[in-house]
Amino acid sequence: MSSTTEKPYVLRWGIVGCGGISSSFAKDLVLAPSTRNVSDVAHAIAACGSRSLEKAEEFIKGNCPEGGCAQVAGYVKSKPVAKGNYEDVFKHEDVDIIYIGTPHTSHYVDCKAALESGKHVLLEKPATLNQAEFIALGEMAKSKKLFLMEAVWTRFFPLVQELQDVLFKEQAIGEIRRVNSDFSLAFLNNVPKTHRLLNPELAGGGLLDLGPYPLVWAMLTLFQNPKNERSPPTNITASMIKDESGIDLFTNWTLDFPKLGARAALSVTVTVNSPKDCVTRIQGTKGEVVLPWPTARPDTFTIRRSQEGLRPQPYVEDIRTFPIVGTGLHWEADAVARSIRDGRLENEKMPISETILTMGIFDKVRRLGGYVFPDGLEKVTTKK
Ligand SMILES: NC(=O)C1=CN([C@@H]2O[C@H](COP(=O)(O)OP(=O)(O)OC[C@H]3O[C@@H](n4cnc5c(N)ncnc54)[C@H](OP(=O)(O)O)[C@@H]3O)[C@@H](O)[C@H]2O)C=CC1
Ligand SMILES: O=C1OC[C@@H](O)[C@H](O)[C@H]1O
Repeated sequence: MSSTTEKPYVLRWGIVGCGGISSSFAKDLVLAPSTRNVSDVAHAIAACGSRSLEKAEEFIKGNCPEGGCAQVAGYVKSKPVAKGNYEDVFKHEDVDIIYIGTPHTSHYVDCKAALESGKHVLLEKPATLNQAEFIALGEMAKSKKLFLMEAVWTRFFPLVQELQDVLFKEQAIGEIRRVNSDFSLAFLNNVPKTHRLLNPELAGGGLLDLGPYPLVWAMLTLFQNPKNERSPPTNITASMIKDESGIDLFTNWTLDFPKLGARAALSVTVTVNSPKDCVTRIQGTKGEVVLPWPTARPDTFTIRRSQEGLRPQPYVEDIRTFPIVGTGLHWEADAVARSIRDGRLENEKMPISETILTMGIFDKVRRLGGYVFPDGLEKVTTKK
C-alpha cells in the first residue's frame, strides 16, 4: 500500500442502470477511502447511463453530484455526465470500467456491449442467467485483455479474511463438516408481481437473486478450504416450490465436498424473511461459527469453541465485529481498482473460474427444480 502523501491510483467508472444497487454503489464510490484505511486507490465517476436522460441526471444529483471520492478530493477535475442510454457510457473516453446494475436478464447483453467497446466490467450478481452466457463473456474479456468480475461484494469484506484465518489457519472449530446458510426476504407480499424480483420475464425468484449469498458461504468455507484443493462440489441435490408464474418461491439445495467429508445445505425463499440472529452456521468437529442477518452483509461473527464429543458440548464464545461504513460495496471497488492498476484481468477473490462454477451450480439447481426461463431470455445456451 502506498503512503498517504502519494497520489492514489484513480479508477474511472461508468455506471449503467440507475436503479437501487447502482445508487448504493455510487454512494460508496463517493465515501472517502480513509474511512476504511485505504490510501492507494480512489474512484472517479465519469458517466452514468439510464434509459432516460432525466433519470440519469436525477441519479447523479442524488448520489454523486461531485463525482466519486477522487473528484471530491480534487484528483480528477471533471464531474460525472448523465447519458440517456447505456451505449454512450460504454463509448465514453473517460471511462475505464463499466459497473452493470441492470436486471439479471440484461447482464449478458450489457456486459457484451461494454466489452465490445473496450471497457473493463464489474457485473452485478448473478453474473448471467446461465453458465454458458458467462463462459462466452469470460472468453470475450480474455481475448480482448479486459478485466471482468462478478460483483459478489461479500467476498471482499475484511470479515471474510478474518473468518478464513480463524477456520483454516487457526482451525478454531476443527474439521468443518457442515455449512447451513439461508437468505430469505418476504418479497411475495411486499413487491408487485411485475417487479424484477417476482417477474418471470426478468428471471425473478429466489435462487438467482438471493441464492448467490448462501452459496458464497459454502464457497468460502468449503470450496476454498485448503483441504478441498478447489474440488467442485459433487452430488448436487435441489428442490423448489414454484409460483404459478414459474419463478421459484422456495429453493433448497445441497452440495457435497467429499475431500472434506462435508456438506452444505443452502436455502432461499421469497415468502418470509430469514431469522435475524443466525443465517449462516459453520459446524466443525470442535465447535461452530455463526453469522447473523443479513447473509449478504454480516458485520460480526461468533466463534463457539468446544471439545469434541457426543451431543452438544459446552462452548466458549468469542465475538468478532467488523463495522461497515456505507453499504460496504467499496471493498470490492477498491479490489477491482488494484487489479486494473496492476494489469490483472481478474481478481483472485472472485475469479472467472468460480463464477463459471457457481453459475453451473445454479443451472443444475434450476434443472432439478424444474425452473425454465421464458423463451428467448437466455442469449447463449449449451446444447442438451
Ligand atoms: N450486490 C448487491 O447487494 C445487490 C445486487 N443486485 C443485483 O443488481 C441488479 C439490479 O438490481 P436492483 O438495483 O435491485 O434493480 P432495480 O430495478 O432497482 O434497478 C435496475 C435498473 O436496471 C435498468 N433496467 C434495464 N432494463 C430494465 C428492465 N427491462 N426492467 C427494469 N429495469 C431495467 C433500470 O435502470 P434505467 O431505467 O436507469 O435504465 C433499473 O433502474 C440485479 O441483477 C440484482 O441481482 C441488487 C441488489 C443488491
Ligand atoms: O443483498 C441483496 O438483498 C436484496 C436482494 O434483492 C439483492 O438482489 C441482494 O443482492
